[in-house]
Amino acid sequence: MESFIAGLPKVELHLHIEGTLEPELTFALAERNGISLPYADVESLRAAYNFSDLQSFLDLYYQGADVLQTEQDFYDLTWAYLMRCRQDRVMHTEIFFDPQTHLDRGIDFATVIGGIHSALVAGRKTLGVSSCLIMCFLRHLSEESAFETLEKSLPFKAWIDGVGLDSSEVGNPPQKFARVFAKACELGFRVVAHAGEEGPASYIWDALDVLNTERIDHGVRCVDDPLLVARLVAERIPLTVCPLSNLKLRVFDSMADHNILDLLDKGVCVTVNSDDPAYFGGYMNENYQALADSLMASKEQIRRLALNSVEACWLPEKEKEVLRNRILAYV
Ligand code: HPA
Ligand SMILES: [Zn+2]
Repeated sequence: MESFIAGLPKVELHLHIEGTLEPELTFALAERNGISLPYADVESLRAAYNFSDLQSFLDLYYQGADVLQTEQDFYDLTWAYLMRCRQDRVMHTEIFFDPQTHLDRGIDFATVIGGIHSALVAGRKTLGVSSCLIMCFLRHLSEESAFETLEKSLPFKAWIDGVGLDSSEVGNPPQKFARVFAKACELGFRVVAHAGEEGPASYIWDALDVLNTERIDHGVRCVDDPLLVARLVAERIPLTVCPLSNLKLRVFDSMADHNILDLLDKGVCVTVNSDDPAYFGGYMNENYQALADSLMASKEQIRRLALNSVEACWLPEKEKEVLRNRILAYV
């Protein structure tokens, strides 16, 4: 099974580029930028990756981003992730970035997106990994801050495929950003949002009906509402599920309790993704492998999950067809 998963062509749809910052790169960038870290070494930083919930992770994740200062830093971060894509046979990836995390530290929008975009272009050309870029608004910040960020992104609009919503979910419902998302839609951005990770099923309804999202990031709490599950099935609304993330942030007590295969068998368009792989202990192959190890996922279930990601991605239909055929032909 391990070699089947390793060789399977894959698509990733839920990946925060800041969440790919490995402790080794954190230390290298800290040294390059003359920043001192509150950890003695790589091992003690990695040892701190012990989370009780989403917020305990976010506190460390935002602190970790401090070492990202220059365009080259953002390039190196993105490039390291794309090398991992090639290693894991990820053919296409749709990545999130969090501009507010950097703007609030005095880093220009151009610095952040310049580095990420250049690496994505190089990844396409030299690694054969295609990509889309999704700008996320931090939901713990204000509507006003989100509007300012949207405004700052406009000179770079050609490099951004969509907008998303992440950070602390509970207490920050989709409604808070209804007007920003309406504006983003009007400007031609595609729309996704994190919902139903820690927050209730009602946030998933609201992401769909108030924000007009075409996919839901996480969405695993949909099972609390059978009517919602029926809608997800009927409309083939994709969920970008992140198994190792859910385990690390204690959304499920154990991987054996994860509901992704139940949702798959009910006909929901569930997909497998790594979220913040440097913090959660695994990239794409490890996320698929966890389903094989703990949920006894079969090769055909793994293949269906990979095909769902092709269906849910934003590539043109012709390129989807090529990927779909490669996955179907793979043995
Ligand atoms: O899984 C997540 N949920 C919410 N915000 C995030 N920011 C990075 N990862 C996540
Ligand atoms: Zn996420």
